[in-house]
Amino acid sequence: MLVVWKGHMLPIFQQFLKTICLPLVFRDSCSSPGHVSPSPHPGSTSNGLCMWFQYVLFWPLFHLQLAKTHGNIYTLWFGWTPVIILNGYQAVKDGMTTHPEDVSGRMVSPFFRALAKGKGMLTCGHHWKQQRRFGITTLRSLGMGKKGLEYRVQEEASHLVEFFLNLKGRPVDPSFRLFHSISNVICAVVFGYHFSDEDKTFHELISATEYLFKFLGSFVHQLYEIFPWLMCCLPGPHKKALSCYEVLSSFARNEIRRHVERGMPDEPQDFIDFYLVEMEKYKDGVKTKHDEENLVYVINDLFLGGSETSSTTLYWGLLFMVVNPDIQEKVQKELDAVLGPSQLICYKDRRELPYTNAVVHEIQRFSNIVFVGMPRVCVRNTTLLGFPIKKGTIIMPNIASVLYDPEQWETPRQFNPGHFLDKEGKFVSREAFLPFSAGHRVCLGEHLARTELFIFFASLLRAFTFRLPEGVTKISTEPILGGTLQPHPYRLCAIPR
Ligand code: HEM
Repeated sequence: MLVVWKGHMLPIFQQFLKTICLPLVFRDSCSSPGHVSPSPHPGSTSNGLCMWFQYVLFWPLFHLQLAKTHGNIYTLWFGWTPVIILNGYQAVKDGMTTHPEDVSGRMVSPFFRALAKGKGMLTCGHHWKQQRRFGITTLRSLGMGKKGLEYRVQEEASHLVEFFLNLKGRPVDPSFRLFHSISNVICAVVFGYHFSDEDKTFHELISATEYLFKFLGSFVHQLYEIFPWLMCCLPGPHKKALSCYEVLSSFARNEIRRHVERGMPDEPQDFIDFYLVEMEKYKDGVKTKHDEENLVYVINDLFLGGSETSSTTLYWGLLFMVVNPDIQEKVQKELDAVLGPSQLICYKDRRELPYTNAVVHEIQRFSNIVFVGMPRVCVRNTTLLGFPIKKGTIIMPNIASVLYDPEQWETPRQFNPGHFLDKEGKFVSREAFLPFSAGHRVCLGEHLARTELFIFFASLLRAFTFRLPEGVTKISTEPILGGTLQPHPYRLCAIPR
């Protein structure tokens, strides 16, 4: 019999924060976010305390309780820094979309400043708008044509199927391999090629990315945000995290060099080509906003933003299939009825596969990998849900509270694909499905991520039945806190169908 182990509810350090630190944090919490006076200086958003106490915010249940007392928008004071928490679907949606531009700033914490000098798209940068707009249009352009994004995704999905086939049902922890395949999609898009399984450089890039994400969930990272002047003089994992980022940056620099040396083809082939063309356009007369240094950080944003997120979601997805064999079987029946055994799976096929599509959505909802979302900063004085808010105030849209909002989901704390199906079994989109957030800085890779999740998931389930290795009867579905919410490492067997 399969027992779903619900052990350690929270990592130990979260407990520590809860019991020891909370009384220090909640100097004042009030039902009116208008209490954010005295207003912080705009520059105070880089206050390391905010980053540290994000850990407290990372406890979504806690916020649901606070929301019961204080409403769906309230202020938490972290030392001298007010942070406005938006809780539940309505507050997050209204907060992010009513005056989207006003809440479009990002926080550049000391660690992120040390990593990327506040450049690129993910952090902030002086020209984030141009970089972001460029990123979106370029991904769209790359999406078109015969060898567009979908083709890249299909290619990587079929390599992944081959990998599992070669294992012949032997147990494996699929985490690394999922990461490998998803990162290869980004490599193909950005660099114009993908890496072979054995490529040492690729392994280095993946290890560096994994280390960085792990570090972002660590206590030492929080210490760095509070005492950057001290930490930058001390040895420790933060030094390794910074050097991991440098591994990514120097690879990006080499790739840019390679592109420049090979010269521009008639048609730009990949993201770097598009960027280099853009740099030329802006050269004469007008101050250039696209330069090689910024390109390095943009590449890193795409690599970091686009690898760990989708692969972690798929890692959760396979785990949910292992613990819900009935749901897995239903998906397979639908895939068998609609698709041929070797038919190339396209994103548009989701329209004929409502149950599979619903399961993919439910995987994203239930795994809730980004949990509280990425902090935003008000770029001017504004109003948020009717409350006056000062420029520089930090806003946290609590994504977990949307994806688990009891007013929006029938069984928020249960894995239930029915959330996305009507009575006739047709797929229904739900407004409260906001894993990519909303508003001006909504995830830039949303379309790519959705395409990846659908094609990878459908390709894997058409080819295999996933189950636990012989003799394993317990598996945890509790998350581990890192840069994203991760499952505990697990092994499974992919049995060819
Ligand atoms: C399951 C997959 C993914 C999830 C759940 C996810 C989620 C998110 C969320 C919640 C944000 C913050 C948005 C906000 O503040 O409103 C974000 C930002 C971002 N994501 Fe994703 N993401 C995913 C995949 C991707 C992929 C594949 C890429 C790369 C192509 C990507 C690139 C980015 C970038 C560059 C940003 C920063 C945008 C900005 O600051 O303007 N993400 N993502």
